[in-house]
Amino acid sequence: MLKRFLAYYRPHRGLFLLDFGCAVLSGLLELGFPLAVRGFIDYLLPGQDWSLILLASASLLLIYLLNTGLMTVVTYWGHALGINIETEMRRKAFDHLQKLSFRFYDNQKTGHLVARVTKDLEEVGEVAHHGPEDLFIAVMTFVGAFALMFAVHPPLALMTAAIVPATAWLSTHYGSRMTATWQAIYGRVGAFNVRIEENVGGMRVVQAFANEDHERRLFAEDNARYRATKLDAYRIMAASNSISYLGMRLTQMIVMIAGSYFVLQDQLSAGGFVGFLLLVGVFFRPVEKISAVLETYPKGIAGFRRYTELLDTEPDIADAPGAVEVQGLRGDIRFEHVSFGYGPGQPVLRDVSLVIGAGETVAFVGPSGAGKTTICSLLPRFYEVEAGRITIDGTDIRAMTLASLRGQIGIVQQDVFLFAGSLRDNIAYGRLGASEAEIREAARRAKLDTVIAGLPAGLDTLVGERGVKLSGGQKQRLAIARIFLKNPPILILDEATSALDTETERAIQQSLAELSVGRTTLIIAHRLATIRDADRIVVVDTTGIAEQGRHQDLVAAGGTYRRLHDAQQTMASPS
Ligand SMILES: Nc1ncnc2c1ncn2[C@@H]1O[C@H](COP(=O)(O)OP(=O)(O)OP(=O)(O)O)[C@@H](O)[C@H]1O
Repeated sequence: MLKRFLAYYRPHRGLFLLDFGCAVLSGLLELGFPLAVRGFIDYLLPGQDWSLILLASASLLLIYLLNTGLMTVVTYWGHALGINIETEMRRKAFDHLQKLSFRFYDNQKTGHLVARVTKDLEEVGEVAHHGPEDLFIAVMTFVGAFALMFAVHPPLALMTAAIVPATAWLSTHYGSRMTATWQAIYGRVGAFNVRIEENVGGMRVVQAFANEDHERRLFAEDNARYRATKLDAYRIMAASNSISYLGMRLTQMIVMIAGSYFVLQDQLSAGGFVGFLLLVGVFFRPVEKISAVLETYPKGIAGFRRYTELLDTEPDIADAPGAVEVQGLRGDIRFEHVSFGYGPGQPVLRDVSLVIGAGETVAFVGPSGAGKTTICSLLPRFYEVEAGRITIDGTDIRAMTLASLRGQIGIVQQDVFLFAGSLRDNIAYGRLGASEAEIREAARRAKLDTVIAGLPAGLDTLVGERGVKLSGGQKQRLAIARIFLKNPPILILDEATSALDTETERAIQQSLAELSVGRTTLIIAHRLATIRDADRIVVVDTTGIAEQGRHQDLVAAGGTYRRLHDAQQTMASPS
């Protein structure tokens, strides 16, 4: 862990050395101050030479000014070092999130992940700045102050150092408890984020069910748990602060009494005594720091641990060595003895084989949960087949780079996800860098142009979070425009129109039909009326592919499709 953490300093060596050097110099100047006071009292005062006294004061002022400069550098550049490391870690974490597969996200809560990339790393950044510097300076001050105290008066120095074992105990005893507590606090913050995100994201559902009180209760429980864990942390902090304060003051009292005795015995000068007392203050500074360290370090360690956990999660779907970039595929798709399940012992597809010719439109129908969506999710490698293989134009999709494979497939889903930008941004997501003319042409082909013309801000209209300001039909059109712009040879249309009213559905079906011209199209459909004209209908049930053929042939065959067909006919005309 430590080695991994230190590796982040490597690119910022210069900044680290500047910060560290200034901090060390500043620490040394602080150490020198008590000695200057001793000299002042013991040598300058008895001489009663004002010119020397003023000269010494001016030198001291210079030293203070120098120290002020050093402290400014440490505060600014030290924190700059911390934020540089934090930024780099955040970039890495975000990059890694882009590589993790659907399977990873299936088992994650967004709020927890957000906390890992935000709050956790903020704490790590703090430690990155204060960590090595504080630790080194603490040790340097501790040892340096002791050496100087020993030089001034050895017995008194040993008496003061008696506090060291107690300090060591304090830091190990409370340190580990604090790390565990901060880890727990992070968990609580993650739970918070999840709760707030789900609540705000699902506010329409919350209010529609008038479940605000239920939500309040759940939140209050999380809030109470967070409070209790934070109180645990404060209890530990209070105990360690008070014990270290008491220990320090008791030692100071002993030094006062013993020091006075040695002065009266003429074993210690007045200047030596004052200087010694000041050195005791310096000696205790690292001890005082323990409480700050106890707060900062465990937070940072816990945050770094969670960060490394994330980075150590291997992406289960990645480019194979030697994977090739594909372009301009024809779209000849073959599933060869494909088996797949989401979890061990829960097979969804068993030995499925299917050939889809380039340019063919194939509709998947079947009971809910049979695996229609799953079949289509395997094609862009959102999930990996467990056995068998899928080829496009004769090449195994695992031999293609993920980005180029996915670049060849366009997906229109029922639940269109839009980003909280403008219509233009969302259409352009289909092909980043597309020109204005290309975006407008895509909008026209998706019949979104009349909608845009009616909006005061036109293409610059903001769609709201997840596109809340658009109607279902408008969102579908936008999703279609995006795919027109992307222009892939393969299409997956997942229940694209089932949530729309009949008229809008018909209009969108038309756009989809236009979109699928010349492309291999896989349609996941529930409403059989919309896929009657498909080149082929594949009926999926729990046993795999039950039957396939054209609409009339399947109706005539009297199998599963016929049953589904008849059931929907009955629903459509209940009389
Ligand atoms: N991400 C997932 N993790 C675990 N199990 C899943 C996941 N997605 C789907 N399943 C399960 O896999 C099975 C097939 O689901 P799939 O979505 O492919 O069915 P479907 O035929 O498309 O159903 P529907 O018509 O209801 O959309 C179901 O039992 C479902 O519960």
